[in-house]
Amino acid sequence: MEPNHNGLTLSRVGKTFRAGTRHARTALEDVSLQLAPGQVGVLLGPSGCGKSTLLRMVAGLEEPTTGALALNGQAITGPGRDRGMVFQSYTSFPWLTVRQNVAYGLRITGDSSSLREGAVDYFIDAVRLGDVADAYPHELSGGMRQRVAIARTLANHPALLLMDEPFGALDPETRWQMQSLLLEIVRKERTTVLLVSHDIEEALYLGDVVFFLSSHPGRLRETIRPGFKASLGGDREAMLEHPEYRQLDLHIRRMMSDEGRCASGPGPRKGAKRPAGSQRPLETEQ
Ligand SMILES: Nc1ncnc2c1ncn2[C@@H]1O[C@H](COP(=O)(O)OP(=O)(O)OP(=O)(O)O)[C@@H](O)[C@H]1O
Repeated sequence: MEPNHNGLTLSRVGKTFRAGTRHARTALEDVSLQLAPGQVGVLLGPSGCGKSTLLRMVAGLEEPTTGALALNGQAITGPGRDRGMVFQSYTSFPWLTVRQNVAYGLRITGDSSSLREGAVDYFIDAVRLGDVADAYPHELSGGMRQRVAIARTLANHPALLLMDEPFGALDPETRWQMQSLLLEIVRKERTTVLLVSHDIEEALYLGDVVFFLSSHPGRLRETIRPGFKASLGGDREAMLEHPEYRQLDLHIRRMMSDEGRCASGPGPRKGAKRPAGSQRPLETEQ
């Protein structure tokens, strides 16, 4: 894969926990991928395939055993302000109001107070929390608290927004609202996003590109670029009825169940065959 100085590049990344011991466990092997600026990438795959480990390496919280990661041409060697992370659990400060939570990150970056006030209001409005700006997190619903976390992270203008199952703890209705809102904001802000998901509908709704990982060890099995994104935008119902969506949904379900079988038998093979029944070739990078 040609190195790309824009966006996120992973080159032959591998991760072995407790390397060099007899308890060594290879979670990820030979993962190469690229995510262009302004795109939403989704890491999808069966449980334990290494999605969170990969995201943590991009965040700089975990070191790769092999290979290299770079963001906009800069090697990732640890955590940095160019990356913001939103977790599944709500990570707002309970002793600060919504407004103070969103302002917190900006205080650290030292923006001037007028710029800061403007940015805080802008992001509170973007996540539609204007009415509760002076409330404390315990007074808010789960979806609202997750919106505080997103606003706080976005207010720092990260080059890359990392999200580990950010809506996994929410009820379906709130999750759909949050997904639409996220799409709206990242399109407007042109934020690059890498998001971990278990959910095929979420992956295809949010992802400009979906990286499907196989398990034991995690490898990039397929890169899927849903072709309907450009024409449908954020129209979920139109997506659910779109023939390509249905085809991709079925294809991914088959890969998931194939991986489930692999997990209980010998490990998945490199270059494993496309599951029978997949109607047309899908764009792949491996
Ligand atoms: N700190 C660690 N020490 C040892 N093994 C680990 C560690 N973190 C993760 N692993 C192992 O690495 C593999 C990948 O874990 P990871 O959490 O990245 O998978 P995942 O795809 O995010 O799983 P899930 O979808 O269930 O959240 C698993 O086998 C896990 O047990």
